[in-house]
Amino acid sequence: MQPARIASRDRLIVALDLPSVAAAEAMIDKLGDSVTFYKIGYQLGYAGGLAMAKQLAGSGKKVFLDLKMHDIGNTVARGVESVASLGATFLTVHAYPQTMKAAVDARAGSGLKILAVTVLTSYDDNDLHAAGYRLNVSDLVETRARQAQALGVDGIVSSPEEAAALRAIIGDRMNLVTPGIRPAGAATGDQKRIMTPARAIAAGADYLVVGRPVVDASDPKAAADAIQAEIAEAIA
Ligand SMILES: O=C(O)c1cc(=O)[nH]c(=O)n1[C@@H]1O[C@H](COP(=O)(O)O)[C@@H](O)[C@H]1O
Repeated sequence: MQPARIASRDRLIVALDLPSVAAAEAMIDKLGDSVTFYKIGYQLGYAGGLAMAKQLAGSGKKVFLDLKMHDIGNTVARGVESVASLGATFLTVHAYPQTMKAAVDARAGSGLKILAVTVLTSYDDNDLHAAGYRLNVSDLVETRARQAQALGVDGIVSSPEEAAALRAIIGDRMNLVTPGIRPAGAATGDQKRIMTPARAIAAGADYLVVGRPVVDASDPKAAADAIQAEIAEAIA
């Protein structure tokens, strides 16, 4: 069972992986009160989504800026300072020690929380080895989670497959955010490490990030409502 500190409705983060601000606004209208938390990533962010993030946060929705920063420390720090004025709740960086340290130092004093992306949910062991790593996914995820914790990062992004092991490492004070969510029967797409919403919550996830199963659904509001119901039942 999850700690009661996060409202059930706020645990679903819908990824606005859409081509324009107009398409994103239409989706937000359609979803209405069913969704309180939105993620803006590359596709929308590079198409006007950063200005929209500020507006969305101003309208009372929570915003997750998924910019997955990774650069030299000075560049990351200056980027984080710029993002800190947008009113977002979360910002992602890749879980490299220099990058995490720069981001954590630069967000100090703002309300922005830094999430470290451990190993992308589209990767399995073979993909990691092909990228030059000797570690398996679970070992690299755990190593990076320990480094993130030691550096004062606010939360971890990982697959729900690692959630239970991560919870044992990071305790209750760091946020555990899991993409790679697929309701039963949903198309997997390019995701390799997946779980259903109910299983992810049971494994210890705080927040579930869901894109295509909602935004590509014929009825996005019904899809979001079904996931919200699954989350509510899993935490009850
Ligand atoms: O940082 C992320 O949000 C992220 C990390 C990760 O390891 N895997 C992952 O899928 N994501 C994001 O989560 C969303 C998942 O989208 P769907 O696969 O369509 O549900 C996308 O916007 C991804 O960019």
